[in-house]
Amino acid sequence: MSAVRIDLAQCAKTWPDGSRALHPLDLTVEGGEILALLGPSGCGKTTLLRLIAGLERADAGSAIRFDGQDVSALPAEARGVGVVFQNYALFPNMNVLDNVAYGLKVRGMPRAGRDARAREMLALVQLDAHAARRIDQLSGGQRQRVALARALAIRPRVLLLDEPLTALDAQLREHLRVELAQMLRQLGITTIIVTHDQEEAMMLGNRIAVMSAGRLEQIGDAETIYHAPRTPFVAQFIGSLCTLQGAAHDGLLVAGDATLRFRPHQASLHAPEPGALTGRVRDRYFLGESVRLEVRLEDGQHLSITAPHDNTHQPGERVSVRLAHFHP
Ligand SMILES: Nc1ncnc2c1ncn2[C@@H]1O[C@H](COP(=O)(O)OP(=O)(O)OP(=O)(O)O)[C@@H](O)[C@H]1O
Repeated sequence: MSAVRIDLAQCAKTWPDGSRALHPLDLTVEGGEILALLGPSGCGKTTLLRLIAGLERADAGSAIRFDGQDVSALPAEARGVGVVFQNYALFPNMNVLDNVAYGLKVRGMPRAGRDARAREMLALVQLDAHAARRIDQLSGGQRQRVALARALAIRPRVLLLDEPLTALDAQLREHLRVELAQMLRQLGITTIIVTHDQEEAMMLGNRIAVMSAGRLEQIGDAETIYHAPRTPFVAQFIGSLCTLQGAAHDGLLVAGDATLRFRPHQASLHAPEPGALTGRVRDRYFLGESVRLEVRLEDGQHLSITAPHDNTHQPGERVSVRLAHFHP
């Protein structure tokens, strides 16, 4: 069975109190694609996922299609969607195997078949040795993998993951992120993964959809979104953005009244050059792989840049600034 393509057309959600979680949006997720939905808290990511899952009803006039078929009227169970939420939602009174087999039981699969399938899924997430354990005997990362195995057991046409790694501590999250990225690519199931973590979105998604206040701001691969943000919101949300009043002459920062926007690593410090807007290094923070330098310019503006780890500028030094590849 080939992977399902998802089309949303004028998909919107208004709450009973009249507030809008989603303004009408169009979005296509290609068959087998992994799309990361990224945006700040409250921007409507979870709502969009719940509409696709069938856990929430979209406004009249919205269309949600799987391979061209409108599924808007189908209940969640009939959509063939595997869902993993942030808080796992596992059944604490069942063991690991029964948790994973649950969806198959509900669908009427006989015991032998569903246990075999559940074991296969547990092997995939490397938890086959824990099949008989209770959920409360598992670590957070293991529970997360059980939740994923359970979602995959039903052979979903579409996989929806809502902040699947958020509840985990930083180190485990990083580790599982790499594992999850590899697993999702292997599976080839059309997947939408909600996250507010840009690095997670960049690692997991083939494309990233950036949302803000119920609207889709931009959709594209990580490099396009980083290098060619279409709106100031996207530029600020993905990576860091510096803003200065000035002008750039052959890359040299001089006095002026244009607004210059650039990434912290696109600026570099040099010995003062004739005509340049100069400043002084105020602080230097060694961060291991990079050095962060805080600069106060002679006109009172402040600049924070990132330099390679072997940078040697020191506080008190007078400098001029060069900008490379910045967005004018
Ligand atoms: N059942 C509901 N009734 C009314 N408003 C709701 C309901 N559920 C969510 N909202 C509101 O809809 C907006 C979008 O919420 P949503 O959960 O989709 O955001 P999110 O981007 O997933 O945020 P987070 O990252 O914090 O989970 C928010 O303003 C939220 O308060």
